Amino acid sequence: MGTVAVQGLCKSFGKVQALDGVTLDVPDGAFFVVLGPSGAGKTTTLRAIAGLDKLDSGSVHLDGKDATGDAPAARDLAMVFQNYALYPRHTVFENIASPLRARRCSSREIAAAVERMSRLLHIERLLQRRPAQLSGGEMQRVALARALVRSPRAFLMDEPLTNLDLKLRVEMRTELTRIHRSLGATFVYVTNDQVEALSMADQVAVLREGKVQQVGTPTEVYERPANRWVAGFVGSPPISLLACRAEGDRLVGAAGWTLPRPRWATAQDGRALLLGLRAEDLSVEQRGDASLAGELYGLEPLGDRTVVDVRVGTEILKVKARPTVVGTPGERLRVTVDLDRAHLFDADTGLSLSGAGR
Ligand SMILES: Nc1ncnc2c1ncn2[C@@H]1O[C@H](COP(=O)(O)OP(=O)(O)OP(=O)(O)O)[C@@H](O)[C@H]1O
Repeated sequence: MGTVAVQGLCKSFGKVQALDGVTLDVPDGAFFVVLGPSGAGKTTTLRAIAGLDKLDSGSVHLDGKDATGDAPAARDLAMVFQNYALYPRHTVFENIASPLRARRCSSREIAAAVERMSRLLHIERLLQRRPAQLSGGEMQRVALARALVRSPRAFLMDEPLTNLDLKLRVEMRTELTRIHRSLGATFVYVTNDQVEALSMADQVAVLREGKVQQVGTPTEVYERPANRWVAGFVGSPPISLLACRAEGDRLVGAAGWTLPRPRWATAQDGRALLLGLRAEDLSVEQRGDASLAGELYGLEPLGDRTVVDVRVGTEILKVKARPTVVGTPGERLRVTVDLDRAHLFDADTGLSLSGAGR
């Protein structure tokens, strides 16, 4: 068993309210990612689960038992940090073995466990080296092996891939997913990288200013963001948000455009709205009836695709286009909109108005 449940966590540091009523339910064996920008309270949440900081209020339950007052060592959790904190004088073997030595395991048990972990992380060749003789990615694997070598109730990981270059990060994302599957253990993983979150998680909790904005599968969080902030934080390039109102069977933009009102858009006439359009649901090719007139503002070639910035009134739409697209800034063009995939938010509350019928 490895369930982690936190309820109403509050923690302030002086005037800063780092956690403001955080409630999360992590099922046994989940790869649970806490996603949020810098300062959102992610590390503070992990430290609260680990018992490293005293809370102002709230509770932590591990495997259904109240562990709020338990000392960190009594919680049986393993924490992996951004900095690897390996013992520089020890070999890789000894580094990985250290948590087991502390538990007084036999030499035979230690050798078997280190062998298993080093095979899992593909570091068998490195066991006799010292940390100074390793690359950053290898050090990260050794640090992970050292955390994973024992079988705690759950693993708490604080942005463990941050220090790696992009290629290694991508590799390690796949590795971590594979390791999680083969161990079947509970991972609570903190990151500010939405690609990491979407690619690895079973469940994502999106955190902002100490408050949980939404919890769901990566698809739910991407396809049905609970509010405009989640819609803007998850997705690259970011979703475009256009100010508008519903009027009868039309959506009328503050910039003067009109679009047919989608069937699912049940907002009251006249209410201030934001129409959310993701780059992949827009096209600079003529495809359907729903389109917006604008002018080309800029092109961002990304290799496999080009992001076209189109100015509509004073607002910029980001459109995903083929890498071969060309154009000159100022050129007039039309952007085709897939309204069945659009999002609608209340401009005042920010909450999603895209009902289940979308
Ligand atoms: N020991 C501390 N003393 C004072 N303020 C703190 C302390 N720890 C955290 N904070 C503040 O609490 C807020 C949440 O911090 P936290 O480290 O949990 O954010 P985070 O989401 O993990 O950010 P990052 O991605 O940058 O690590 C921030 O405003 C931070 O400055």
